[in-house]
Amino acid sequence: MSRRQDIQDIDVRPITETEIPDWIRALNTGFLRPPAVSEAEIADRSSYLVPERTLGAFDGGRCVATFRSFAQELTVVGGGFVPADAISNVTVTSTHRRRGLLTRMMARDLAAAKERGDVVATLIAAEYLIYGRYGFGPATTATEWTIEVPRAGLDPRWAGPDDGGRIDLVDGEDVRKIGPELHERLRRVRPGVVDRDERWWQVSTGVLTLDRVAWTEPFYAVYRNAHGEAEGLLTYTTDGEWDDGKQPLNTAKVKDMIAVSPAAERALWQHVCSVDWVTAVKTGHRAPDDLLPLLLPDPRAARLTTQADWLWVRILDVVRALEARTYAGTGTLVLEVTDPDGLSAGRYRLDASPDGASCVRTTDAAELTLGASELAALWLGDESAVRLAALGRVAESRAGAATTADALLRTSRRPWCPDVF
Ligand SMILES: CC(=O)SCCNC(=O)CCNC(=O)[C@H](O)C(C)(C)COP(=O)(O)OP(=O)(O)OC[C@H]1O[C@@H](n2cnc3c(N)ncnc32)[C@H](O)[C@@H]1OP(=O)(O)O
Repeated sequence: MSRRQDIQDIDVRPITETEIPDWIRALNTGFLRPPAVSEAEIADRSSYLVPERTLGAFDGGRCVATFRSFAQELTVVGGGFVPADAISNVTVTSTHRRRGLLTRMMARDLAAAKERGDVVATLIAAEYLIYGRYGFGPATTATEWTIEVPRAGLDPRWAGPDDGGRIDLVDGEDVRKIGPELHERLRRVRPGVVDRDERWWQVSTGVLTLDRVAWTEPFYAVYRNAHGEAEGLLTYTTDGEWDDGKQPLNTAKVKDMIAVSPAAERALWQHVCSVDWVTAVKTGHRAPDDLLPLLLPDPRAARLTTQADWLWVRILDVVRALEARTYAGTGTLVLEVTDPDGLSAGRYRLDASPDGASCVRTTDAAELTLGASELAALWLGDESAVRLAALGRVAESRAGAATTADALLRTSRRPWCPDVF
């Protein structure tokens, strides 16, 4: 019997409540964390796991693979939300790898998501090569800079914003009041942002501490505009480093920075770069076109330390995905979407204009042929169809169709997903 046939005897199914501890052990094993399972972790995970969307694979009663999904809202271009099937906690124990268990769990979850009416599925990929085969494409990019503050050319006399706004340091309790509303405003404007629940704010302010994540109380800085309205929140820690010559060498690590106005964004970056003793700032994952490097008099002081794919999207409903977003230009494009899994395959005509868009199935001649994965990479505007055509990953049957796609789909600012899930 081949290993693939042999694996068919393994039961892939939603877990029961009593199986949660065994499922957590398998999850920790797959993520190379100590496989011990504490009562605190069982209580915490039990509080949010949705058993019917939490899959396990069981071999002789032992959990050997994990997978879960949950309801999420993803912001599209123009600020609308689409319902997403957010996938997380994907592991297959090393003894059972490469025998099709992930493929079985994924097929089951995506079919259920499509049936439920989710427009897309989303995930943050551990490795680039895993998810393209399931029709996911990289839809946002995460960028991190390390700023060498003394070289940035910032005015050392800076003492706060000069636009009538102000910056205050606040504590976690304030953040739990201000943060959710600010984030709600952010996700109404920024494509790629996903919703945050109350637990997110509890974990990020230390109300809920997790065994697997060391907690250090961070600094929280809030920017308020001239009318006293909060428009930005910056969360950072520092490491207390000094050199042998008694020179301060602290690195500030930004854990989260959300801003709903450019003034707030500029002021908060300036703030963290102006803290005495801080000589380096690690920015955390930002949009690739963040204001930051150009905000510095010497942008070269911001060294690029990470530039990688971040949020991956799998389009489940092409019509609703393309109609949910807005378009700055006017045009028509006939797309032939290939999808071996059959979830989104078909020919679609997109008629887009700044007044709205319609997308319908069509028998018109295809102008651009592309896979589900490529469509996902183009959908939020982060990737270029012309570039994918040059790579041979989309095919034009009308000369210039890729240029039309770029004119319609690309955006002046790039999408960004600040969260990991
Ligand atoms: C959203 C998230 O949670 S991201 C976290 C993902 N998890 C991890 O990275 C933890 C460590 N890795 C694992 O647990 C497993 O190796 C997984 C989950 C990545 C893959 O599970 P498997 O059951 O081995 O995958 P499965 O056998 O279904 O593989 C399907 C195909 O993907 C390929 N594949 C699977 N993982 C990888 C990988 N890491 N790199 C390249 N190819 C891969 C397989 O070779 C196979 O290809 P084929 O169909 O051409 O033969």
